[in-house]
Amino acid sequence: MDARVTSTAPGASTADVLTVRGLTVGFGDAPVLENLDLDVHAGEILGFVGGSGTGKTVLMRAILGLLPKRSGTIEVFGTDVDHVSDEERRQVGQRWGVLFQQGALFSSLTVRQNIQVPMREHLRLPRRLMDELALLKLELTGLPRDSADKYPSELSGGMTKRASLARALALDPELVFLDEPTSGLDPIGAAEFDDLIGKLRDTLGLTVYMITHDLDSLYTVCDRIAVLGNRKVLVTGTYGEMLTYDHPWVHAYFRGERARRIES
Ligand SMILES: Nc1ncnc2c1ncn2[C@@H]1O[C@H](COP(=O)(O)OP(=O)(O)OP(=O)(O)O)[C@@H](O)[C@H]1O
Repeated sequence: MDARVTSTAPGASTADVLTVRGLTVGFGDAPVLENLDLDVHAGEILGFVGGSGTGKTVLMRAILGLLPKRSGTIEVFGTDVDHVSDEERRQVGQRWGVLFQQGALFSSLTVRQNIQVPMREHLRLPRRLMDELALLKLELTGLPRDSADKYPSELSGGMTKRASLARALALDPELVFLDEPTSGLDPIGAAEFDDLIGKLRDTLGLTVYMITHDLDSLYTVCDRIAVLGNRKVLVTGTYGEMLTYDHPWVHAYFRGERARRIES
């Protein structure tokens, strides 16, 4: 396969935009995540992997404040989100964008209206300006202008992902969360989406937190990988570092037959 070399984020600093310490989240007796620590560095693309059901989405939702935690701290942009006013938390939320699994576009709204949902929620802008901004976001994500008036049901899988990404970028976020952005795309569509993520990171200076099962994405576009297992972040490091980490799941995932095909 095309071995695009994993780049280090241009101008990336070592500052962390997200710091999680001692996080425990659960629904019943046994927690899904327990005493979990994680750092996400400014300007990096962090790929998050782990077996099915290990809690990758639960972690993302807890960070976003959509799920309660039992203990631990979450700092975003240096702000402990538990110890701020509602207004300050709203301001933090304005600095991130989210692409949920399956896109989660509102089916009764056009693509333009979907992109404008966060704008309406957080900003007071004249309609014409919002329309112009929506077109700008469409262009950024490589969608044609005429897709603005389409409904989600009229979009292909790849277009749905791009429209969802355009909505995630609506407020010019510094940090974007992507939950399995390439799932359901064919390999060419997935590679194009990876390229897009890399370009947006480079041009907009984004920090990207990406949950994925896609080895190609991890290999080609992620600066660092975090592996979730045993209710914690087991290991973080580059793709190369994953190859030497001694854990059965990590070994099977990164040294398995599929991984060997990617590296060859
Ligand atoms: N709202 C909820 N109530 C109860 N249990 C939940 C809830 N959300 C998630 N879980 C459970 O938490 C565990 C982790 O789920 P999660 O969706 O985070 O896994 P995942 O790692 O993202 O999996 P996949 O890779 O398959 O998407 C699962 O056992 C799931 O059933």
